[in-house]
Amino acid sequence: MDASLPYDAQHLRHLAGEIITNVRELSLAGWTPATSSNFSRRLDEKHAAITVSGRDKGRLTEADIMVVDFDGNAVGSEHRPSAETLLHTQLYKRFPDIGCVLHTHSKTQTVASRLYAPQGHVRFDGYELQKAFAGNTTHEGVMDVPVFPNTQHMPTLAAQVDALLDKGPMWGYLIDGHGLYAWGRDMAEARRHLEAFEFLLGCELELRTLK
Ligand SMILES: CSCCC(=O)C(=O)COP(=O)(O)O
Ligand SMILES: [Zn+2]
Repeated sequence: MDASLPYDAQHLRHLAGEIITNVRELSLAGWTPATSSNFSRRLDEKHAAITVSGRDKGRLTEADIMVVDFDGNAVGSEHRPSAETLLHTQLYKRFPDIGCVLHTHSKTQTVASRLYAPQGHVRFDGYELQKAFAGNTTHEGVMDVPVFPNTQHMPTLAAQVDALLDKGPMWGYLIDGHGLYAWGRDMAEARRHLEAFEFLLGCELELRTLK
């Protein structure tokens, strides 16, 4: 470990590699258009590795991943972290078990966010794939995915998310006209949650067109 840095640089490189590989796949699926989306991993109990703002997420290199503290301040970098850094760090700060936060802008997520914003949530009910979410052991029961109004003022959005997190466990939310946030204990779990949200939102949209 480099004693001049407040974090383990080798661990950072490992996490950066993991982010790059996974995000390339998400980008190939069309979920990160036009430099949108942002991604992070918990580095330790005070720091996270996160994507630099404005970078093409389909072509990330190690230079596009930087370190922030849990107040969203850059650590050891002149770059600007994601404009939405606070939405990542609020989760790391509050929940020591959360190790990965993924934010994407797929068409399915964005269309669903627009359609369901007036009611404030999308309801999943009776899908086998609800078991993809950690802690769910059955398809029975309902799961409401919150939809928050979009804003460029991250403290406002973070406060709304925080208020809902008080009410019980959740694995993600939509932002109106914007996209989806999903998280998990590690990259594999966060990706599983992200993919389950994408699939179930797609089902709900398709059912609406068929009804
Ligand atoms: C062109 S996308 C607008 C910003 C956004 O919603 C996003 O996800 C990417 O922002 P970042 O600062 O993380 O690149
Ligand atoms: Zn975004």
